[in-house]
Amino acid sequence: MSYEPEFQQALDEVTKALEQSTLYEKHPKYKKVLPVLSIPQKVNQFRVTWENDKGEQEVTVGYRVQYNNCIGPFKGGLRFHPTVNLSILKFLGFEQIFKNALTGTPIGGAKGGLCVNTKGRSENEIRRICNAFMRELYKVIGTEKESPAGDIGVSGVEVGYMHGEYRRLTDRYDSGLTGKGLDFGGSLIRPEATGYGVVYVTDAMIKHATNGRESFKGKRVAISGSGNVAQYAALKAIELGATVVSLSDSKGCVISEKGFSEEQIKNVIAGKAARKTLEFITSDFGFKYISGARPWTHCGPVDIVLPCATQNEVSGEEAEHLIKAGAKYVAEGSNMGSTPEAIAAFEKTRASSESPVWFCPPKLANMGGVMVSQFELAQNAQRISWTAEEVDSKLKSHMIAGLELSMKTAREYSKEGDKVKLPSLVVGANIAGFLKVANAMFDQGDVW
Ligand SMILES: NC(=O)c1ccc[n+]([C@@H]2O[C@H](COP(=O)([O-])OP(=O)(O)OC[C@H]3O[C@@H](n4cnc5c(N)ncnc54)[C@H](O)[C@@H]3O)[C@@H](O)[C@H]2O)c1
Repeated sequence: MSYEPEFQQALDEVTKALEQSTLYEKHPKYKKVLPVLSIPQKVNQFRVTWENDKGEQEVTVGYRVQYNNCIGPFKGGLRFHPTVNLSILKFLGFEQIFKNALTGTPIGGAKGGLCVNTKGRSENEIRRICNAFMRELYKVIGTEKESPAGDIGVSGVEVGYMHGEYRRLTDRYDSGLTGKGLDFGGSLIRPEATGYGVVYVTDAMIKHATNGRESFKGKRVAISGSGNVAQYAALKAIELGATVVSLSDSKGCVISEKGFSEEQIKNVIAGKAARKTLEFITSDFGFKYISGARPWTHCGPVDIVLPCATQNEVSGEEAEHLIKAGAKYVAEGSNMGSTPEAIAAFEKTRASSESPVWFCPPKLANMGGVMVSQFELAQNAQRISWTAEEVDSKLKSHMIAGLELSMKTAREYSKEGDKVKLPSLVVGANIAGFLKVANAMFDQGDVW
């Protein structure tokens, strides 16, 4: 399956985590599950055409990968990006199965998107693209069946247009889309949820590692990306007393030795909403923009690393560099942010080092987004709105619960015993998510 490299990478990570544990020795029946689970229940692939502002027809391919709905309706984001293809959406949908299971709520895994570059397009074109995409997507979604949300290139603006087109096409309100505007069924804290969740789980790791003596306060934090996840991770880290020293986009990175202020991050949010690049925004504040570079080898001494841009954005060499620069906690806001070599570099410190790196994989680290999407659906079902404090406190407690479950599961199934100070969260998060889905598949006759 090398023609689907991103999907293969995601599958390899889960396969390795299961094989390296005692799970198959203790319960051989689980060996039957991955060959079934690794094939999506259904892949929807369709033509999407619209008229651009010059009056020309444009055409591209849209997808919805409905991976597994054994524990609940399909749920997962939509990505609009020129790199979107089946391999990327299968990797994201596969990841989503385990992540959704880890939230402790009944949601299945899916992912979808459109191979399109939306940068530089007018608001009218964006609306036409969203409408055209929904003219096919509406056939497979709906609250009881399927519940899409945002991802790279899909913010509240796109979600609003798509929900509207669903409503016009069906005369119904049950698109299941989450990340909607607050006036029409959105949840408070949904835009912030993924970034805040990454920080909450990292804070919980710090407290575990230091017996509650330390927190984000006074820590130096390197962040990549400058989109939804990066922005709110940065704001929460600053609120908790940390210094955020980097941001980036697909063209380069910006470093601030003294740290960005809350106002500067808010300016990035406004600029991004107006579809400006990070380079333009940084020149307003006089920051140095390093073209074509990722932040990891430019950010200086750091305690915490939060990759929040895209897949495979930390290489093995960059991971080694970060470890030497003092990184103790890594939590992936982006899906598959670290390459296998980077994960190996972080993970090997657990055996050899006095102060191991806590590496939190994306299934656990960025599950706050889908968690609050689920809260949005719960509020919609009851036609009520929870307060920001209510949502935020539920988000925090679920992130901490996810970490506790992953640590407990890692200890239960690890072959490492007392040889390491810290259990592998990669093993723990993968097995905890896997077990829930696998048991549901046996119980419902998907595997026997
Ligand atoms: N939005 C969510 O709720 C959510 C939930 C879970 C996981 N994620 C993951 O978080 C990551 C970021 O998503 P987002 O919602 O913030 O998207 P976004 O579109 O708001 O931001 C994406 C950011 O990544 C940067 N980027 C894109 N391609 C890049 C590349 N090739 N190299 C470097 N930077 C690149 C963009 O410049 C931008 O800053 C993705 O991996 C996504 O799958 C998002």
